[in-house]
Amino acid sequence: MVLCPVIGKLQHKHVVLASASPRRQEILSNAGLRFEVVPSRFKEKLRKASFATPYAYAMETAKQKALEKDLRAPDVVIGADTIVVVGAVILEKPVDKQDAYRMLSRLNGKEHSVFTGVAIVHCCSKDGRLDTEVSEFYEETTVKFSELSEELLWEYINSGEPMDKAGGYGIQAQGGMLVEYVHGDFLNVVGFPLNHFCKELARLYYPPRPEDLHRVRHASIPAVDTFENLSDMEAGGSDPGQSAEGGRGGQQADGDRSQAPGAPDAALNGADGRPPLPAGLLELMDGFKASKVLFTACKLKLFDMLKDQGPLKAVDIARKLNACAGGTEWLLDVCVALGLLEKTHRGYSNTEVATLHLASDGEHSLQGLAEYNDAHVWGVFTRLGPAVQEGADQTRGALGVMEEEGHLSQSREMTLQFMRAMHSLSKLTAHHVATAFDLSRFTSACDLGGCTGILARELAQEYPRLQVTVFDLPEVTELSGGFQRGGRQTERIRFVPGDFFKDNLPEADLYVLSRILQDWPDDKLHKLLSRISSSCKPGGGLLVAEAAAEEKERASRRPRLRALSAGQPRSPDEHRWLLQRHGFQDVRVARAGDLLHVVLGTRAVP
Ligand SMILES: C[S@@+](CC[C@H](N)C(=O)[O-])C[C@H]1O[C@@H](n2cnc3c(N)ncnc32)[C@H](O)[C@@H]1O
Repeated sequence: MVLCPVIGKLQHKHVVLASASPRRQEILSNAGLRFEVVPSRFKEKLRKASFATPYAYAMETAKQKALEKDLRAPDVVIGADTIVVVGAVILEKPVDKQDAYRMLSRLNGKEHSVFTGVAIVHCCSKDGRLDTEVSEFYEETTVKFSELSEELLWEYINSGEPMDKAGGYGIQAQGGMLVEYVHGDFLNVVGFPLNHFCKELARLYYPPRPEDLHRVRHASIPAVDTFENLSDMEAGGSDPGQSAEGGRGGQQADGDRSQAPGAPDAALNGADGRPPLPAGLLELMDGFKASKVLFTACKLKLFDMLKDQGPLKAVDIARKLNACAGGTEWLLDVCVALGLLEKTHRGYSNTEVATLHLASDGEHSLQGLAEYNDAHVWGVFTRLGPAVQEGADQTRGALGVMEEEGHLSQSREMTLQFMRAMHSLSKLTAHHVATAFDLSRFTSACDLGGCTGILARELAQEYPRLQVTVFDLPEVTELSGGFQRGGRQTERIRFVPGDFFKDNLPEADLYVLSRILQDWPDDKLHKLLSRISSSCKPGGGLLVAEAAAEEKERASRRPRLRALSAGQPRSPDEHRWLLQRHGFQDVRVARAGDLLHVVLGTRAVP
């Protein structure tokens, strides 16, 4: 049987399925997999808002479930998490009948996506230590519900079926009657994407042979992607633990698919030999349009209006914006398609993600970042062609943000826009940075380039003894007042204007550099670190926070794109080496949430 080799690779391993779902168990045992069921105790309580995409949330939950096991060292643990996403809202299992009703009403008559995140954890014991390697992926299926009456919805809810199912329905049972069509893997909606799982096993256990590698280079399609064609003999199968390349980790940490857009489809050519629609590629070509729609809606303060006054009809929105009714409706409908707005018979309203992140006054608002991307980063990227040809430094060349040391060659309005963008980003990361290490031994800290003081605030809140100085260029500290919210810890925060390349640094026993080093070339970076090292007393500390840039992340989509305008990120090891070179010892590295890594060193006696 041609399908056997992939599943057969797990035949002699102790496999644990970290899931109580009878549907997942049935799918896997029907496929011939032998496994032990050890349901995970991991509570599904990750903060959804902290994930850039719903599938990133599902993959992280799957991973946490698989890693949570009290590992009496099985060889492999499989974790999975299925979520239903409508608009930008994630639906999990309903807690009661009313909740089930809310979910099913949201799905009624509409298309939604079902995502399953899957984590395959390989475990091995070395010197009494348990090492784990995680491979993760997700699958998306589109499902459309028919228009259903209230009566039918309640009849279904009263059947009891919705209660333990993501989105409040089970497609394999009575819930199947609600569904008009399904695009994609049906089993994914049931709870486990078996086809993708087998492909992942094939990728893990059958790394490409050297003679196949030219195919990888030319077509960006892994040589072994159609697991159906495998046999142990011809594929020269190996254990993923033994493969140097092509083994685990092809799925990148932030959920980017490892193949080129359209590649998985291209591998599954139609019977007539013509390539299928390269949907991923077309989406990529349209990516800039989607960004511009988002930026335009933010600029028009659409999300603010709908947060306060929604739902509103298109004509009323157009009137309030003093804009053309037809053009406004066009923009609104695109926002609905992008999951930023919802449309009902009462009009348009924000989705949860829009209210949380795109209205300007929210604690978690990213409006400043959208505004900055629109006003500046967009322009940088329109000059990408010449920059590639001439090797120009994108940010400096195109924007002239920092012409000389310590001078922002930009208008007050541009400085404010830049500060709003930093403020938005910092709100996402400051808590993770402040708590990545225990900093309670320090009584004074100086945040160099601390901008609007978000990190200073978080540090003061977390460590009640700490006095914090925010040190930044005069044109920045002058405007920082507009970003302060008040509160008791602000008494322990002060803003000092200055240039960290020229002026004396304020005294402190902890110096902080958050997202500073990546902006500077090596000569400037050494100058700054050497100045900090001279100011820091023995026993004092230096905390550096920078964009997460472990090797596999450096190759993934988001950091790669960012590097085009913000410079190549340095890895944790490079930062460790830099601190050691400048007289800091006991250098430790930690992860600070999804976006940053943090490095802490202690000033040695010179
Ligand atoms: C990328 S932002 C990082 C802001 C903040 N630390 C954060 O993590 O969000 C860089 C900051 O460094 C400041 N900066 C740039 N050059 C500086 C200099 N020579 N002296 C002091 N601050 C400087 C900028 O004004 C800006 O606030």
